[in-house]
Amino acid sequence: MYIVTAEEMYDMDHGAMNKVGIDGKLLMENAGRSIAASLKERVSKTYRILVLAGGGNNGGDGFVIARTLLDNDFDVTVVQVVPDEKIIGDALYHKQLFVCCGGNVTVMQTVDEVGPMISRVDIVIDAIAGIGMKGRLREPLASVVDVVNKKASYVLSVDIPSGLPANEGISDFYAVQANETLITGFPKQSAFLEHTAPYYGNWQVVSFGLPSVITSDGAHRYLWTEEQFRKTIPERGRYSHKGSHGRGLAVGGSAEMPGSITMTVHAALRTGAGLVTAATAKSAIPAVASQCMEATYLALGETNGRMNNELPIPFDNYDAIVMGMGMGRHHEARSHIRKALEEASCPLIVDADGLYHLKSLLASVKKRKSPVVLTPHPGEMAMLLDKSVPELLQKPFAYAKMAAEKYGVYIVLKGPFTIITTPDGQQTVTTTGNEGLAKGGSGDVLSGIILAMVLQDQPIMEALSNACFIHGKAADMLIADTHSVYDLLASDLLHGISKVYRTFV
Ligand SMILES: NC(=O)C1=CN([C@@H]2O[C@H](COP(=O)(O)OP(=O)(O)OC[C@H]3O[C@@H](n4cnc5c(N)ncnc54)[C@H](O)[C@@H]3O)[C@@H](O)[C@H]2O)[C@@H](O)CC1
Ligand SMILES: Nc1ncnc2c1ncn2[C@@H]1O[C@H](COP(=O)(O)OP(=O)(O)O)[C@@H](O)[C@H]1O
Ligand SMILES: [K+]
Repeated sequence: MYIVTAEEMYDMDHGAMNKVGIDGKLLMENAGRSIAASLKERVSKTYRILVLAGGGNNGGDGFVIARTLLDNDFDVTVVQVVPDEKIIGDALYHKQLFVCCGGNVTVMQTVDEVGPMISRVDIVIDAIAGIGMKGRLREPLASVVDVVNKKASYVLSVDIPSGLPANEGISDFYAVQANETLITGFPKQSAFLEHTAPYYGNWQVVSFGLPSVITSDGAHRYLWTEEQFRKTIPERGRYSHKGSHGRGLAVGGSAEMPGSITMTVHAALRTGAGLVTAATAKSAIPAVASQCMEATYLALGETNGRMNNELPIPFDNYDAIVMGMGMGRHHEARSHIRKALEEASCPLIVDADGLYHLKSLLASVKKRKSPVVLTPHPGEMAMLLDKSVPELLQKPFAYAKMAAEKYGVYIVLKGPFTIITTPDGQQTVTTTGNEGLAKGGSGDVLSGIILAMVLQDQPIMEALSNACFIHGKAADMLIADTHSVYDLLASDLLHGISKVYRTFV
């Protein structure tokens, strides 16, 4: 499923109308009917429903919803929040159908009269504005939204909460806070941004009958769903052996921080890697080995418990490498990253402290022939790009795409919505995971899962998307079952991985 900007959604709408020849009135009918059908299934006819209809096609959807509900004996009225001359085209057509079917439309004269109407009903359907919004909502609509936010007991937004931008990069808005949003067509970018996503409430996508021959030229962004995970997860052959599932190397950890690499290695093994070696400061090995018996070890020279560069790492012995977790920010550690970039001919995943070192090595990254995967959280991504975190989070899709294309790398930009970008700018988003993951060590587990997935036989983009799906889903299943968002530990995720496999594969 695509994730779109407003412009990309309009392009597809126009394609359906101009290339296929579907009338806009029909698309509006489909959109409204899909939403009404969803309501009919779960809303009691004793509920009072008020549709707030604005002047664009979003308002038009509102008239279709009202007519369909009225026809099904629901108690529904419409308040038109713009003057009559603003209702034009397809929306006017559907308004007339509603009126001819016995529907009642009140044209709002002053904002004051809307408050008592909202207080009287059980559900407000917000069809005030859709993706055609330009700039901050003007008066009197901003005040109508204010009344909705203060008085409505339950708000269902049509396509997008009114006033909210569809695209990333916009921070000046005033919007409806919806309880739920039924998105028509495809989810918009703002459903995946930390500063706009909460306005949607729970959301679902409903169809407005866009034919599948209509594809997007611009939206190279996709939601990575359970269905995709099930379809793409590599099968484990009955006659496979440990070598079939890859030989992985994890470089990191220190005597002071043995936990990070332990979790990475353990997670890689639990996810399905054939063989995993941990390369770490010599004195850290007993601590790591006591927690993970299945791994093998490569003792690195050390100074005060932190790896130095006395002993080289045989990077060419592995099928994929992950580096950085707990390795430290001292210059000897940096030289391992530099060497790996030069010598490793397999996929190289760089995380945590490794990203810090990588910043000064970005020129060599571009020269590498084998894939490089960076797994920054927003703080690390902002550091790599010399931006502030708020700046980055305003436009994470654009910044990730720009950096992935510029340096020729895969980027896993982690967060509640993890955005995965390929060197040619394709993006997927995973939405699994919860705030139980907001704890030290969650990223180390993800690195291990990524290592294991990259070792399996599948395109890197799928490997990364599946890894992020598993990581978040493991947390979700633990929270649903045995844990809470407070007590979940990164090491608990290792059991969560088993739950994910047993449920979905
Ligand atoms: N092809 C179609 O006809 C379809 C349309 N759909 C619906 O149509 C919507 C898009 O329709 P439109 O392009 O008409 O956009 P809107 O429904 O968002 O309408 C824009 C209206 O808001 C006004 N406006 C813009 N910026 C404003 C501001 N800052 N303050 C106050 N008023 C402002 C404009 O003058 C215009 O009247 C989608 O969100 C969706 O709900 C979908 O149902 C799918 C099919
Ligand atoms: N609130 C949240 N909701 C969903 N996922 C989260 C949340 N907070 C963190 N995560 C996930 O947890 C991981 C944290 O990674 P990172 O910040 O590198 O942790 P650390 O370096 O402490 O191990 C990422 O995969 C991120 O997507
Ligand atoms: K809306």
